[in-house]
This record gives sequence, C-alpha cells and structure tokens, in this order.
Amino acid sequence: MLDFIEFSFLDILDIVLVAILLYYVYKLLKGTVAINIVIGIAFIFLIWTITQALKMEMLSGILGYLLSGGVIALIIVFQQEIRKFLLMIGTTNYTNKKGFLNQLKFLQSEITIETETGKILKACSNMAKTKTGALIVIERTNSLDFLINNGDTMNALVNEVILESIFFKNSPLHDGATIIRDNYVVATRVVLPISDSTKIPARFGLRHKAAIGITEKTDAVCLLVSEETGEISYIKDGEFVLYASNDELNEKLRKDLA
Ligand SMILES: Nc1ncnc2c1ncn2[C@@H]1O[C@H](COP(=O)(O)OP(=O)(O)OP(=O)(O)O)[C@@H](O)[C@H]1O
Repeated sequence: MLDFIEFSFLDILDIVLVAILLYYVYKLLKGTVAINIVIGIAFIFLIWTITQALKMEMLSGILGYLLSGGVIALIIVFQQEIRKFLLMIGTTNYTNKKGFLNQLKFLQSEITIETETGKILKACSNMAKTKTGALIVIERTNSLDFLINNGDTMNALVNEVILESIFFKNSPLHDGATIIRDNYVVATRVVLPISDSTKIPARFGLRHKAAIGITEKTDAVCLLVSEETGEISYIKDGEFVLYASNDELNEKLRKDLA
C-alpha cells in the first residue's frame, strides 16, 4: 500500500530536473503577462483534477478536451517565450567561467582573465558626473554572440578612456549597448531585446528596458548610466540591484563575475 513511498535515485533526479525546468520557466515568465496565462492553465488543470476525482463526467470531459487540445494553443500563445527558452539553453556556454571544466582549475592551461570592475565603475562614475548615457553589458556564462553580430565588433582591453570615448555624446559609437567579455570590449552599438515586463515604472525609457530585457533572457549583468539623472544602475536577472556605495557595487559586481 505504501509503494509510492519507495524512492529511487531516478525519482530524485526526476524531481530535481522538473524543479530546474520550473525555475527556468518562472525566470522566463517572471513579471510578464504570460505568467497570468500559466496561472489560468494551472487553475483549469486543478478544477479538471477535482472534477475527475468527484467523477463529474461532463465537466471533466469538457475540461479534459480543453487541456488536451491546449498543447497546440500553448505553442501559439507562448511562441516568443519558447523561443527565448531555447535560446537561453542553446547559448549557455557550459565550459565558460563557472562551468564544470573550470571548477577543475588544475586541468586548465589557460589563465582566466579577470574583468577589471574597478575601471568599468570608474568610467561609469565619470559618465554619471557629466550625465553621459551608457549601457554596458557584461557577459557571464550565456554566450552573447547572437547580439555581438548585430553591433560593431571590437577587441579593446577595458579601461576608463575606452568606455568614456565610446559613450561620449558625439562619438559615432555611443548609441546602443557595449558588450564586455572577460576584460575586453567586444562589441559596441548593439541593439538589445526590450523587456515586455509590465512591472517597469513608466519613467524608465528604452535604455532601462533594454538592460532589463537582456538580463531576463540571459545571465549577463548590466551597468547603466542614465542620461537624464546621471544615476548608475546595476541590473541582474531582470531586476535593479540596490547598493549603498560605489565600493559596495564593486564588491557585488566582482562577486557576480567570479
Ligand atoms: N534596444 C536597445 N538596445 C540598446 N540600446 C538601446 C536600445 N533602445 C534604446 N537604447 C539606447 O537608449 C537611448 C535612449 O534612451 P531613453 O532615453 O529611451 O532611455 P532611458 O531608459 O529613459 O534612459 P535615460 O535615463 O538615459 O534617458 C538610445 O539613444 C540608445 O542609445
């Protein structure tokens, strides 16, 4: 009778994989209208289960048809989210930084280059003083190659002068986002995907929505200098990270890139 209590290793693996899948689905849908659709479907599923248990033939039949035909409807409704999901999985660079192989440091002959966060933040605070708008995306484990190709590629070691020159108002490179990989500026004038989250306050424009968009879809982090207020924002996982001082921001950034 208590057969179901017997747990095998595969059951645990199954649960862990479902949890990971649910986490990614949640991460993808968090803050978007699509989450309401998921809640709606979960609600119908719950009612269907109850009607089945109570043997309410007609209602459970109708809901059953609705749910079975719903897979195709789901693909249509979630077309964009499914694309993002596959993109997120497909662009994960499993051997990069935090990857398994990199945990085994002694197997590596290559020295990992550390991003000089201090220089990036110094450039940001200089730009903040002059209210120069800037959007800097720092790659982590998800490859940003799919974005780099839509901008101008570059290969310049990170330093204050390079970043400030890129975002200088009259510079031909100042528009769009700049991407940093390891300690190099690898692309400028990149157009980022805009977030469709309904939670972003109306006072934020396209620069902020682009920063939220790319950090929702990948694990990259963004530093943004507002042209309007001169405020520096640090954005991660589609959300603003709060910090009390530049030193604290530097600490957080270093930790996230470690
Ligand atoms: N999709 C995008 N990808 C990258 N950069 C973008 C994108 N959309 C807008 N930008 C950048 O943001 C600038 C416009 O920012 P906008 O004023 O709309 O944003 P904002 O969030 O209000 O920021 P700010 O506080 O700096 O004004 C553009 O000049 C462009 O450089």
